[in-house]
Amino acid sequence: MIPLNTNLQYLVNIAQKPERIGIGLMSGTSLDGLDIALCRFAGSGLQTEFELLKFITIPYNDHFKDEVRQVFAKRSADMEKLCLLNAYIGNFHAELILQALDQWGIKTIEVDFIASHGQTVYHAPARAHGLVNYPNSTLQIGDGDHIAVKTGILTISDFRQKHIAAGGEGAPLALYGDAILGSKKGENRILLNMGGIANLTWLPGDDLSGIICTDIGPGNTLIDAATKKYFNKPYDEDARIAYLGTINTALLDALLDNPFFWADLPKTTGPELFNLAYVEQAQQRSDTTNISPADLITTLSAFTATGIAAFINKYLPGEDIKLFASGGGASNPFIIEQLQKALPALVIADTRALGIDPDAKEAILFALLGNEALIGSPLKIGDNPAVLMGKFSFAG
Ligand SMILES: Nc1ncnc2c1ncn2[C@@H]1O[C@H](COP(=O)(O)OP(=O)(O)OP(=O)(O)O)[C@@H](O)[C@H]1O
Ligand SMILES: CC(=O)N[C@H]1[C@@H]2OC[C@@H](O2)[C@@H](O)[C@@H]1O[C@H](C)C(=O)O
Repeated sequence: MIPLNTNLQYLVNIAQKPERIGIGLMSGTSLDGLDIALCRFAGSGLQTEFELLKFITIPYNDHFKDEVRQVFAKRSADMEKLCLLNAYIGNFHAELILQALDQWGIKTIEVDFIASHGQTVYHAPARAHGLVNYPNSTLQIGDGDHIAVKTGILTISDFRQKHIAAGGEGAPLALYGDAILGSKKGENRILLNMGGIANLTWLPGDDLSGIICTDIGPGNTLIDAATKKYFNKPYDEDARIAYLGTINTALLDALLDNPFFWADLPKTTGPELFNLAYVEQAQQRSDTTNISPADLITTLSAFTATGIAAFINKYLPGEDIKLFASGGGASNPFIIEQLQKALPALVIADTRALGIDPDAKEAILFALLGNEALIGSPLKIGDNPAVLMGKFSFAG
């Protein structure tokens, strides 16, 4: 028999281990920092046993954010910048991983794999680009080969392309992690993640084949953009500004008036649609260009909560449902209060109640998808693409 080369042998070895240690990386649409989750896995699929060993978010500095913003969600950008950033982000994420491991006192040899989301720079589902003959498309950069070579750790990356190839929009991938780690027989659950964009997974307690996982609309992206523009702060910490203003209902109605909100499920979106130009157009249509910056932040915060509540009232009405929030928006008390007000029958908690750190949830998801890529089988849940995702980059 022809011997396996060292890379294939490495894959066989880690696949045969009773447990694997993996790092999940998420760099989301908020561009706040790199989430790094060190996880232990045994088994795969619905039988996965999981433990979060360490978690850290390493904030991005302003220089890095400005660099990424030159291409982020832009219809036209400098191709050289895009090309440079692909390699630069891979290298930079590798440096941050090494820094985190050093801080935790863990050697690279102890880590079996890294699962890296990369940085989304453009998301273009067919429904949004509307071009005949072009498929759903999405682009994440920060190449896995750079991470693998610099850290010396097998890296799995670029998870979203396979989802698209198999008929999806490339997102939300939360479905797989939520079904595996967040579902419970006999309990109707909504797992709501509010990052830059809000997305939700419906996990019916009787039969998981009824699962729904979809983006809903903006999470924090508009609040962040307006807070930066009018208050020169990266975000509205603890909703301090939102509590100063009042909700402008004319503007709120205009913000909610977009075909995305009545498009078929599942649907995905991003800052390509929900950006400051979207807000300005809604202000013009509703004759509210003169409202105070505080009223604007309050209304944008209410927009996030109202969009989510309207979705739940339309698709998931019912009494016996628990909602578990995660992502940075779970730390925004104004949004949580507005949600509870609009959904009085719902029990709202955050994912800590499920043993999942709300800030770490998406990084854990990618670690879990990495574990699936190594030892799982394609998971058929509802109508969603049953595929193993991720591309392998070897250190040598
Ligand atoms: N204490 C807080 N008060 C208000 N908002 C907060 C707080 N902490 C975090 N946030 C919000 O959460 C955002 C970061 O959320 P998160 O890290 O979940 O987003 P992301 O992963 O980048 O986005 P996505 O999931 O859409 O890719 C911040 O930009 C901020 O708007
Ligand atoms: C294209 C892209 O990066 N989408 C993100 C984004 O951030 C939240 C929402 O929009 C979600 O659809 C997705 O991320 C999560 C991790 C997902 O795929 O489940």
